[in-house]
Amino acid sequence: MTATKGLEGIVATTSSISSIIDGVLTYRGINIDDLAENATFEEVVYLLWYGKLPNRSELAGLIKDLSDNASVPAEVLNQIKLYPQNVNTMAALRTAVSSLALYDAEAGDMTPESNLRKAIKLQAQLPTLVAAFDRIRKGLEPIAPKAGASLAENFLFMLTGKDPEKIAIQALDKALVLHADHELNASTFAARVTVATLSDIYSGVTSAIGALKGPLHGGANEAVMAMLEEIGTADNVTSYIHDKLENKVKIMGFGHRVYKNGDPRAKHLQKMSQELGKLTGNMNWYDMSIQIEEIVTGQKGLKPNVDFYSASVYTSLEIPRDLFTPIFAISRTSGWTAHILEQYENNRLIRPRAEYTGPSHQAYVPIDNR
Ligand SMILES: CC(=O)SCCNC(=O)CCNC(=O)[C@H](O)C(C)(C)COP(=O)(O)OP(=O)(O)OC[C@H]1O[C@@H](n2cnc3c(N)ncnc32)[C@H](O)[C@@H]1OP(=O)(O)O
Ligand SMILES: O=C([O-])CC(=O)C(=O)O
Repeated sequence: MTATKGLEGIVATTSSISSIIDGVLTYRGINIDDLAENATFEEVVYLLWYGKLPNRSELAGLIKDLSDNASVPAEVLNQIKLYPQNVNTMAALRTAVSSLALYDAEAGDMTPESNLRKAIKLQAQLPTLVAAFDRIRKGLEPIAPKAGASLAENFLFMLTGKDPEKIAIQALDKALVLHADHELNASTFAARVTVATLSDIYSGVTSAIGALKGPLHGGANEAVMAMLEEIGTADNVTSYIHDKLENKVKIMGFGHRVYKNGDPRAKHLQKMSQELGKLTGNMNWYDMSIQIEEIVTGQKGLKPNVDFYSASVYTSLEIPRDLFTPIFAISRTSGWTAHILEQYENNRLIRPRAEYTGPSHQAYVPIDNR
């Protein structure tokens, strides 16, 4: 038995949800470029869960379902009020999502109908949790979700209490479309491993949030912004990046396990970053990002991934840096839950093997002789 480090190239399951073939990403066979240009996030959620694009009444039904389920139990909001000051936002989200299960009477119901209902609740309630957490830590009261609004509009509304600009809603909506699913990425794999024991959907999404948090995965978007802020201005970029590369420090937002010729989502986020920079009159983050890309791609051949330009996009939308990864989680809940439902449909325990590298034939030494 020989292990493959990081399971690189190992095909661990079949799935009909999203594919990456020759560097092209599709959701249910539809090219991500077409979805990014044309679809709303709710259309994508429908596509991922039901395997087809919704017609008008199906879409209206889903928007209503999400809207009707967007409120979170008061007990969970009260718990968030007791979290320590300055906790990590992804740790808070992981805990809050786990708590949701305690107040859902059907949490342990494993019927397909119940699991779909819980997928809707999770998708609807994550934005409410993230916005409530942000307000509570600022000493403000959470804002109740707005009936009938899209998920992107509702999230921005619940963060600020103001009706968001159309351009901000459209930008966030597109970012959500781009982050919704991505084949067997680490957090989706974690979700599938968890539910393949026939554990519940809340456990699967909680596992996934834990996996997304790390800086080698979803946490990279926050790390990109931390880097941009540390560099400060465009004239510091060259020396900063050269220094990091010389010292073999990874540049966040670059490289990918599967894409070696570039992440097809990055160009959409780059364009949005440029447009929003122009609109807000602050091109600094975009200009720095372009310079970083030139150096990292030029020297290492590494291309930006989905996390790189999303950092400047969210900053232009005045979203706090430590909400970037929670926003990724809001979007990816659609993919996680689609994968969890798919796993339940044709389940088998996921239990690979390890290549043992420890000592062999060791004698047991009684405690008095050690
Ligand atoms: C949504 C997402 O999850 S997208 C990914 C988000 N993560 C990041 O942006 C973090 C930065 N990137 C990385 O750490 C990696 O590129 C990963 C984790 C995304 C992919 O990792 P892997 O496929 O395991 O590649 P691995 O980490 O083994 O890197 C291979 C080589 O490229 C180098 N490399 C990879 N990414 C980077 C980077 N961002 N900056 C500098 N060097 C890098 C490694 O140092 C390594 O070099 P070596 O062979 O000289 O030791
Ligand atoms: O697929 C991966 O390994 C990481 C990624 O880009 C994602 O989850 O969107």
